[in-house]
Amino acid sequence: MERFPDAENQEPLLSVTVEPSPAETTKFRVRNLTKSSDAGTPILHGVNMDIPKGKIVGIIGPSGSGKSTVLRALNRLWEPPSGTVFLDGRDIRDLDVLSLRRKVGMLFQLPALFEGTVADNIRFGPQLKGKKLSDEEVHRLLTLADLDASFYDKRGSDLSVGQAQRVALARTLANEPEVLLLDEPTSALDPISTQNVEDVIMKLKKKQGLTVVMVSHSIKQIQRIADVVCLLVDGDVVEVLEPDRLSEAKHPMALRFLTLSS
Ligand SMILES: Nc1ncnc2c1ncn2[C@@H]1O[C@H](COP(=O)(O)OP(=O)(O)OP(=O)(O)O)[C@@H](O)[C@H]1O
Repeated sequence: MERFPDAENQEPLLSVTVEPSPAETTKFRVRNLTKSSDAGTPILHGVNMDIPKGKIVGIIGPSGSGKSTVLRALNRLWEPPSGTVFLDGRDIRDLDVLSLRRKVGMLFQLPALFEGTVADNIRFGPQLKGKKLSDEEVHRLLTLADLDASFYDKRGSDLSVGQAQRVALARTLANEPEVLLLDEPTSALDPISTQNVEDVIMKLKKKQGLTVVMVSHSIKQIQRIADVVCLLVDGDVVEVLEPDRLSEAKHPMALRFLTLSS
């Protein structure tokens, strides 16, 4: 009988290092994203950014530097030029805009709840797809957003801003997003509500592998929760740093902003 060599003990003929493709580790890729106002004033000057899957990316920078504009491009609240924003390797301009917005949920500074109860709000998104969430599913989402069962029947108009923000979060999570875009989601909240929202965001990242992009004016907040920080100055990403190494920023305006903000 012919004997074959034991494959496990063979030296490899050719050693190949397999690098993961960018699509496997990068959720969003932004390349040369530009925008000008209707009057022709440049707002974004060719922004480049990689948003790693399952991480929290903080975007900070001076007022008017373009933070919200970048964030809003990621779910096409304005239309970025083709070939500039990619989700899982696909140009977002080639995706159906409604399914993009289900995958990429967004929370704003002030929550805007619809008429009706908290449960009605949470059921809204899935209902648009013809799916009726069960009571158990609504309660699971309430728990996820750190709201107890008593909120189920409450009316949106009876809630504090902090509670309403967590309902808005639960409503967004009902769409089972893969990415959460947060535009200063705690700037209208007191420190306790802020901590509650931060805790929920970190829990979602840890337990569900959610990718989060968060614009914040609070450097301390970004240092508490972000894995990586992008510093935007005058429509450009001028630094990408780990949150505990912000003092290593070299760009003069970024450094000035960080010094004055801390
Ligand atoms: N649709 C628009 N038309 C004209 N100008 C715009 C438009 N959207 C944004 N801008 C301008 O672009 C610049 C960047 O705005 P943006 O809101 O993205 O900045 P920001 O960094 O988020 O600011 P802030 O920290 O104050 O919220 C600002 O000068 C703003 O006035």
